[in-house]
Amino acid sequence: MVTDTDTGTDTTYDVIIIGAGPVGENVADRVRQGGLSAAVVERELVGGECSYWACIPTKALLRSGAALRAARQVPGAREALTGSLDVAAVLRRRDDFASHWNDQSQVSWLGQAGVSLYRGRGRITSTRVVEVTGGNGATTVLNARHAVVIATGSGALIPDVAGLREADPWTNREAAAAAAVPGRLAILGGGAVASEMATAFAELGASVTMLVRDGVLPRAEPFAGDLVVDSLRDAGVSVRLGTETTSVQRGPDGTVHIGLADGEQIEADEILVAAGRVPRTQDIGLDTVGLTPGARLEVDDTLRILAADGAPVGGGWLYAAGDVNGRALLTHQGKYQARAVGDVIVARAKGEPVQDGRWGRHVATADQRAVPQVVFTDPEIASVGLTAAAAAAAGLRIRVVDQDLGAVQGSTLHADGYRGQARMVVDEERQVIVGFTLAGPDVAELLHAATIAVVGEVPLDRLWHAIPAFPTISEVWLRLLEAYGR
Ligand SMILES: Cc1cc2nc3c(=O)[nH]c(=O)nc-3n(C[C@H](O)[C@H](O)[C@H](O)COP(=O)(O)OP(=O)(O)OC[C@H]3O[C@@H](n4cnc5c(N)ncnc54)[C@H](O)[C@@H]3O)c2cc1C
Ligand SMILES: NC(=O)c1ccc[n+]([C@@H]2O[C@H](COP(=O)([O-])OP(=O)(O)OC[C@H]3O[C@@H](n4cnc5c(N)ncnc54)[C@H](O)[C@@H]3O)[C@@H](O)[C@H]2O)c1
Repeated sequence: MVTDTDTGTDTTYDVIIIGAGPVGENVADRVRQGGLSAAVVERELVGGECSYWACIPTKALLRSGAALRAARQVPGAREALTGSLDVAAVLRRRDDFASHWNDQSQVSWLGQAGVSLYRGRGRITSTRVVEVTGGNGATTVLNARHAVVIATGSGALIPDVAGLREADPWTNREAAAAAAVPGRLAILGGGAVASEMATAFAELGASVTMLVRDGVLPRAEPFAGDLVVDSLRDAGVSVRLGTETTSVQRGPDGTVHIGLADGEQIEADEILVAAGRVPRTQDIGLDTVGLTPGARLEVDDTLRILAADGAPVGGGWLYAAGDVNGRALLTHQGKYQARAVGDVIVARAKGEPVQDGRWGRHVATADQRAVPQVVFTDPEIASVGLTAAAAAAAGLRIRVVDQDLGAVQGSTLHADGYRGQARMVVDEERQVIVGFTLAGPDVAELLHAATIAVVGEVPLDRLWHAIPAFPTISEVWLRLLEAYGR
């Protein structure tokens, strides 16, 4: 059922979810599968940031360049190339993947799942009550029998740099949905968004300058950022490391003037802000339940929101899943939380046992130390679990094993001049892998084996019996185990 808000309607559901991004949609689906009724409230497009302005369109922007690079690295295929990227075709393919910013197919999916959709802004007004304000200002009051789930996601953080906000900067939204490629693009930040968008826009023909204060991919293993910086520079990107941006101003002709701490001035046609995210909790009625608007929502492992005293808010009817709780800002991790939260709400509603022990059905244990991520730069950076630095900081007695990925026979066949690196971080006490990073062309699909090893806590002496096929890049596993020693 799709419902535009209308005045005076008073409607009751078992569960109400605010936000129909990938996380909200999946909570609703899970709750329905458990036999409860569910309504979602969405103020923009069903599918959220990921479908229209983040994961999907950005990966579509990156894919054509990656395919071209791959062909260039294989003699025989290289000779078949007759030109450079067709920018218009790349943008058209991106438009298709973003469903032309129309959410009809996702709305139909919700309908098939038996979930009611209310279009408008959702706001908690009291215990288990959500008010929806539609585009025409009309309101509908929704009552939840069991739970309300906040899945409102995150928005771009605009740092406090003089003039930046007034200069009308690009965020991920304008970059992901760009109708044309700017001649000169400055990018503020060095994380995943900055690195991926520098890769994409350089490939699409922009002259890109990255203004990086805290390092490129600073939370990854150091070799990952180093390899990405090298390849961005090879692609013509100006990567300015250790750079503090102090002022931004857009001139009357549209040119953006950027001031740096060392006094240098840079000009660009657009500036993309890629400096992290803020939770969308400003105007969702947190004050009505004793929480602070704008704050990140602290949750327990079953995703119930916790009050300042550490107890679940209001006895436990209010949950938060996905970006809004800040545990792991990734779609797959948010959807994992959605499955846990949907199932635990059903269990609690039916009085069934809650499995909230480590790795239980109703908890998001993997959020803590087993989060997989692929950054689609050149080279791709695929990682899971802890870096060596994070593992050491957590007090683990570790051994780090490194392997040149380019020396593996599968890699040499895959591409001439294959350049990459792999690292395995072993917890010496338990003889299990707690972190794994691969940096190299086309390593994304190799990651899941490492995720299984980390989550399954597979002992190293058993991993010896997991033989990678010859001649694949996966043989890096054998090389790492050999280096570790039996
Ligand atoms: C450029 C970029 C690229 C990314 N690429 C990847 C990637 O490749 N892989 C990956 O795993 N992750 C990626 N991410 C992260 C990913 O986009 C997020 O983790 C994911 O979108 C979080 O999903 P969510 O449902 O929690 O929030 P969102 O996707 O933000 O959805 C929240 C929804 O809630 C709605 N909403 C908010 N407030 C209200 C309200 N008051 N009332 C009603 N509705 C409301 C919003 O309109 C939105 O539709 C990327 C992020 C960015 C910025
Ligand atoms: N492929 C993927 O999985 C993917 C791709 C893009 C984004 N994401 C997710 O989306 C989230 C947001 O990504 P992001 O890159 O915006 O955030 P981020 O937190 O990963 O990186 C932001 C960077 O900006 C820097 N920064 C902050 N303020 C600054 C300032 N004033 N000047 C200069 N630098 C500043 C920070 O030090 C940080 O390194 C991340 O959690 C990321 O995991 C995932």
